[in-house]
Amino acid sequence: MEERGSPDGDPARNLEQGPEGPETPIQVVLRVRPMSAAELRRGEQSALHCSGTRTLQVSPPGGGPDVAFRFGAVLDGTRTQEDVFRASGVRRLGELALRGFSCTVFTFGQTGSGKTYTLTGPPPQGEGVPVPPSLAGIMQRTFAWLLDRVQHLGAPVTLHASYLEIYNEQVRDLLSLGSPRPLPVRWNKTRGFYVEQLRVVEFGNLEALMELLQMGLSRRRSSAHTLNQASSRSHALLTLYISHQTPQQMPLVDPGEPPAGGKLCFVDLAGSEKVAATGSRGELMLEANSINRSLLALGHCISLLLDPQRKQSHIPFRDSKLTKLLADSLGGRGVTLMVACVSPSAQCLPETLSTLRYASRAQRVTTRPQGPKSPLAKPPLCLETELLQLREENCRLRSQLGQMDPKASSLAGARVAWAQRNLYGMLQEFMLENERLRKEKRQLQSSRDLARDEQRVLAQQVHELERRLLSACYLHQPGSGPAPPCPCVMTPPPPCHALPPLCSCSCCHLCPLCRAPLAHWACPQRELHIPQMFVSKAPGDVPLSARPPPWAPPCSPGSAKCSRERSHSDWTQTRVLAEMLTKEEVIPSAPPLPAGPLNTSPVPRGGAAVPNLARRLEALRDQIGSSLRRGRSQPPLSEGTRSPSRVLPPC
Ligand SMILES: Nc1ncnc2c1ncn2[C@@H]1O[C@H](COP(=O)(O)OP(=O)(O)OP(=O)(O)O)[C@@H](O)[C@H]1O
Repeated sequence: MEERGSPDGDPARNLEQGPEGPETPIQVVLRVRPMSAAELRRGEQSALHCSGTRTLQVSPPGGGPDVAFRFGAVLDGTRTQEDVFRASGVRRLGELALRGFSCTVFTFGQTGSGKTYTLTGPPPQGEGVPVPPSLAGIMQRTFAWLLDRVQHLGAPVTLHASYLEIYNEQVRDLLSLGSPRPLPVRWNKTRGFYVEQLRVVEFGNLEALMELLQMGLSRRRSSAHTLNQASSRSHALLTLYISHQTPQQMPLVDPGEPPAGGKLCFVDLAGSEKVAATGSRGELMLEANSINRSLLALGHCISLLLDPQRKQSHIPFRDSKLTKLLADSLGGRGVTLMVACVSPSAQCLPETLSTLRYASRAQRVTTRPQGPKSPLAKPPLCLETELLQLREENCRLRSQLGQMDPKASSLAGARVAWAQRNLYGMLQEFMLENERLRKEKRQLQSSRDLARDEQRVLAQQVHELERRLLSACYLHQPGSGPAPPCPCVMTPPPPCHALPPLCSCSCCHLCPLCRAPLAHWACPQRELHIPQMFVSKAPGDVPLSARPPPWAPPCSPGSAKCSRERSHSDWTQTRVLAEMLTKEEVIPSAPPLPAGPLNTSPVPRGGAAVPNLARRLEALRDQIGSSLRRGRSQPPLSEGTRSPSRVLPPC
């Protein structure tokens, strides 16, 4: 059994792809009408058998292998109009049209196969005899569904309709106010092919739309021939335009131009026919030829659309009015559903096979559905959902606002008060902290001053001890005679402040010129009198004489005012100290040093100089004690013993 391919699944499953989604194949549904009374009378056999819901088997009457065709859905003669409406997936197309897509449903098949019946139901049986609702076709059912859907959207939707036929290759307006006259088919970039001056009628309810449909059906050309007593002689296109704008919001358009939005177009093609079979003559034959030509052009376009390379180039949509008006549905941005109709009779098998092949090709044609571009033409379902959400949120916020308003205001007041309190608190904190810092600064300053005083006293002690040490060393040097005369007595007085201060002569304590008290470090010869052991131990290996007194202001870098070049005012600052040095005993007045080894880190409060001086003082005391002891016993000094006498030059 041969099987021709077709896409699987629901015919509308790929339709909802969103704006500019992937390529979507044309969906094809096959309907097999029941045997007509005439066919049954003639005793014709059925050549078609439905196998499942999607496969049709064709059994040639003369024998031979069965041929199977697979479509999105296959509906046999037992299926009702409602079954066809539901199974075709046309409601999905309606949804897409509501969301702004351009959708097309068209029927295709040989004459008398049931195309018009499928779309619009049977013709009225007489003047004023209504068609039973159960026989209503896809169009009426879709209209009813759509109007109901629009009513429940809760958003303004404006509906328009146009209805035209292509008869003998002329476009005629079936809703025109006067007698139908031929209308030109134009093309522009935005609209593609369109019918100029086509009447587009707004309708507000189902009844109005049904009236438009009946009006068009009644004006559509039909004739009787052998195969169909009410054969349509034209292709008919009824288009619904769905806009989510009120008429006031709609931008002005050219007369006849439909409003922007979704589209749902129903195309009832005239049936192909073999003139020989229908026995058409005259006008009927002309009509048949025109119908066949346009269907041939349609089939040619579909065949070319199947070729991906040709699809990119030229498709001869201009070959007929029908292909022009279906161009967008077949190869463009539309969503398309094809309902292929066939007769089950074996007598119609050649045309049936032609239709089946035609439909098989069509379902391999793809389009690229494109959603609305304008934000105004937003899909209604999104709008509906969004509107509902916004309303709910609005209600919720309103109720919350109503409940929370007094609380919110009191909360805001509390926050402001808290913030203010907090600011004041922060200010108070800062003020208190500043006060604390000021107090601490004062304490630190007084501590610093105290440390400086201690430094000063310690330095005095050191120098006094150095002096006493030097004297003791000199006096108790073994074999030393009487003390040498004071240089200041022996030599003429050098310029002011040049006298050595370390001799026992009282004049050494006063400047012989200005009579200002002198300190021993004022003597430029001092290095000659001080044991080098002390000098060399000075911090930084700087000669003691070269170092300024600890309380002296630091010598600024680059300044020429070094310790040897001090001005008179510098020396006068030492008056108090010089006086102190004249006393016999200097009692340390510094507070006790921190416990621990002498080489421990100095405490930060007094600076680094205080412990250094204390260490030096301690060392000096030791030196003085040992020197005095040696002087009393006068033992000979052993080699290598560090003695001031070894390094102290004679005065
Ligand atoms: N499914 C069906 N059930 C019952 N009767 C049907 C069915 N389909 C078609 N018919 C009847 O078959 C006849 C032909 O149908 P219809 O006019 O719809 O064919 P058609 O394809 O439109 O033909 P044409 O192309 O010539 O217009 C009509 O009398 C119609 O009532």
